[in-house]
Amino acid sequence: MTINDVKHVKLVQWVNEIAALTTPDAIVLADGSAAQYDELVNECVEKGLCVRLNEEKKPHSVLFNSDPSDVARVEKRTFIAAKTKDEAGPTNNWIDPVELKKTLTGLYSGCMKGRTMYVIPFSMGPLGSPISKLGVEITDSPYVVINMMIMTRVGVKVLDLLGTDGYFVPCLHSVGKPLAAGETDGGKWPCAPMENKYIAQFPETREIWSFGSGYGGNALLGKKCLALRIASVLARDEGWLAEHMLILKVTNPEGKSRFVTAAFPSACGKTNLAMLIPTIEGWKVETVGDDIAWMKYGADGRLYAINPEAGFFGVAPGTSAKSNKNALIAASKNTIFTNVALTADKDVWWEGIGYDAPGPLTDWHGNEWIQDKSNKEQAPAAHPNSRFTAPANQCPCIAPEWEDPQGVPVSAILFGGRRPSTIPLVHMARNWNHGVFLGSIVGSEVTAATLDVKAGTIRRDPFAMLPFCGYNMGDYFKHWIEVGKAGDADKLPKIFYVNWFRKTAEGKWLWPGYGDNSRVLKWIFECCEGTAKTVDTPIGIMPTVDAIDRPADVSEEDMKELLKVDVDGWLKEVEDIRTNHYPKFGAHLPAELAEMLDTLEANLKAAKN
Ligand SMILES: Nc1nc2c(ncn2[C@@H]2O[C@H](COP(=O)(O)OP(=O)(O)OP(=O)(O)O)[C@@H](O)[C@H]2O)c(=O)[nH]1
Ligand SMILES: O=C([O-])CC(=O)C(=O)O
Ligand SMILES: [Mn+2]
Repeated sequence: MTINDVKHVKLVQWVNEIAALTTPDAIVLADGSAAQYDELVNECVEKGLCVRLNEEKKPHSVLFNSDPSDVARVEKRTFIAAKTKDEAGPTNNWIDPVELKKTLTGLYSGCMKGRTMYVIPFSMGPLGSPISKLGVEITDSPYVVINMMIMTRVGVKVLDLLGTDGYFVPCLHSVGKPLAAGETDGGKWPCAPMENKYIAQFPETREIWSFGSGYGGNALLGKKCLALRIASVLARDEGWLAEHMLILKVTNPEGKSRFVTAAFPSACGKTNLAMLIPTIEGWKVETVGDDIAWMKYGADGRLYAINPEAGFFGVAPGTSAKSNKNALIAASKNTIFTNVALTADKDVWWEGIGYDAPGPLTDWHGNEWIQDKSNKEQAPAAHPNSRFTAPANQCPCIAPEWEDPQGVPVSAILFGGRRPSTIPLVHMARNWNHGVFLGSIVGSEVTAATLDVKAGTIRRDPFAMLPFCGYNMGDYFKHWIEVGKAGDADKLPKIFYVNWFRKTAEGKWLWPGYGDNSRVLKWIFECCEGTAKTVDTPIGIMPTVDAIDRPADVSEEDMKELLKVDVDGWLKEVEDIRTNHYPKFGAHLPAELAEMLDTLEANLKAAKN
């Protein structure tokens, strides 16, 4: 099937309009076939844009190195172009949509010269699921096409669902680097300079216009742009939730299963928790999704979640046989690597892969790199935000329900982030609104997953949605409260706040994390069953010190520290929320949350006296 066979009137019109604006040399339909995937990969290999990996070690896999300026999402260049600044809210960058469209139309003009324009029909969610949404991405990047083929369901089947007039979200993308006659990329990753990069969402018209970046969430428009920024607006209007959450299935030794979702900011452990191998006897964890969850009420009044994606775009560094064996197996074939290091025999390597570099490497810049363990300052061989794009069905612990069009019923929702102090290992909200309060105050150390905020500093990242909420975050809090009201209190998921990232005064991890997080999942499971050992505290409901099975390498004293209510630390937290965080939302802040903050402060003060 070619672009000329497309029967959808509006799609054909839109493709023609964009082609007239961007003037590509050719237009190709992404039909979703394995043959087309291979053809595109071959082209990229021939043009020197990627390296084919060792067929025995990493079958059917390639490695791309991006431009050093184009290695992560760029939040300063990400815009919510709502009609008014107030609708975009205090946490989003805003430009008037009319003005932004004018600027971008100028940039798009002739921007695909010398390139092929690809038209990618895709489905976020299982094909035909009542929760799924269809989109079409136009892009001039073959890298985007092959990544979208792994991350979403692409091609002719989507066109069949669209028919002649079905609804799709139009997603326009260009790397923003037209080629003059005879010019080539010369093996270099094409992108535009920072000041010309725009990741633009138009929430009223549900459109996405992305220009100048080829990387991750900036360019694979089904992911953060559609499945979170645009979907959060749809979810608000239609009464459901579009969230930056993993979905996992946990089964106890008696064979009873429950589903859990968890929102942690970028590079804070979603993929790892979703694929965890429990260190406690008889427990099992399986994966439904590792990054995004869409949740809607089912006919039985429970919240059901689907994973709108079909692959994993996972952080490579730190992924080892010890920390996340399942991710390594998922990415052992048919995988696209970006910005990791290359070994002499064309395998991949990264910091924290679990073994030393096997001889000299080619680092992500394309330079020779020889490991020097005596040099703590040595620049890494793999970029800290280097990633693997791997099909979800290659994950050995993928849950059988992962493509169920109805989704899976959610028992527990977790919030968390990187907090070296104050926040205990786990606590449970007293009720839904208290859980919304906990989501609204999440803070985390910034990671390498975003380019323009200094890594390591703590910032508030409500619901791990700070870079992904498509409208006013204060209204988003309100929406969460409304969703709770629409449900039946005893059918709603219980809400928890977890923190795997507590450190000692010497900067060592207080909690081993990874597989040992199953011990916390067990307590959460027991809370859902009503059998957990709990204690009421000023901040919420917590495990008694003996309620959580203690790992061998955690002392009783450390456990007490992990489960302590740090009254003074929390009072500082309250102060920061009261003076720096909540005032940003002005009249958009729900009264329920302001009350929760007062109650928390009163509880803490009472505990102090
Ligand atoms: N100390 C500690 N580190 C962890 C834990 N879980 C994950 N990490 C590290 O955190 C980093 C990011 O983990 P991921 O699971 O890829 O994070 P993510 O939330 O899926 O990230 P995005 O894909 O950016 O949304 C990796 O370097 C992990 O090794 C944990 O329980 N403890
Ligand atoms: O969107 C991306 O580039 C990667 C990702 O999952 C995140 O940053 O949360
Ligand atoms: Mn993510």
